[in-house]
Amino acid sequence: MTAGTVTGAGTTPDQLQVAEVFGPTVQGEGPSLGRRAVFVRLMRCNLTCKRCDTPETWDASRFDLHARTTSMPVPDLVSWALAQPVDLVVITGGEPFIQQRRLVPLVQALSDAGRRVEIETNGTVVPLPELAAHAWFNVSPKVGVFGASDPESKRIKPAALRTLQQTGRAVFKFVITKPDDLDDVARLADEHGLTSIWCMPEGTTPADVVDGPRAWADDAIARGFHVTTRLHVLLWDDAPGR
Ligand SMILES: Nc1nc2[nH]cc(C(=O)O)c2c(=O)[nH]1
Ligand code: SF4
Ligand SMILES: [Mg+2]
Repeated sequence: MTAGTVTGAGTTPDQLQVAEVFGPTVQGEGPSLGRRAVFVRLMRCNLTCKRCDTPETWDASRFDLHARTTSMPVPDLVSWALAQPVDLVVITGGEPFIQQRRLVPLVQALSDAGRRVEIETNGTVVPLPELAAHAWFNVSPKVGVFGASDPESKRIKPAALRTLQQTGRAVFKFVITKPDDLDDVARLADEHGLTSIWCMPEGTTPADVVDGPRAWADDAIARGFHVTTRLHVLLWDDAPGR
């Protein structure tokens, strides 16, 4: 199923603004790397990263967001995900937490059915307790040149980071553009008590994804951080729907 139709109706409380649903594929990033998964990508973001790889979910200056939005009832999303023969459902964006109240029934239904639900988030929004009880969080605060288009006060929200850490269900997955970014990662981990740190290359080509970590992986390991690649980029060059 591809979410690409123009919807005339306004979004009602039980509908989510969806950019695309896809899979089965594999989770390409983080602690579940390589696991079979399906994806729900949501529209909108509260940050404006210039190097974002999914600007079509939020950048109205470059994309017709209305045309790219499908308002999908939560029960339809639940039915679609449960019809897929995979244990893992990844909710990403954009920034999924912008719609977190409407995510609760989706996450709850999938979790009740035995699925593992991972939410990819930029870590700027405090999660609702109902989400924290059922989902796992891959939290990517933006640092260095990657985060440069938004002020730190907008990108780094201590209460959100603290609450996510306290759920015991969050890893913190930082996009590394330059080796120096590890200093920012270490500072944030220290300031906010983040315990499970993952470093991931920036890049939408296999060459970027391989060359980047060659410059910083040893340093990351020495600092006690985990390293993840972007497997879907290595396999499929960041093709849409993978
Ligand atoms: N295969 C695959 N894994 C992913 N993990 C996080 C993704 C994302 O776009 O947030 C992503 C994605 O777009 N594709
Ligand atoms: S937070 Fe993520 S989705 Fe939002 S602009 Fe930055 S990279 Fe893109
Ligand atoms: Mg992606």
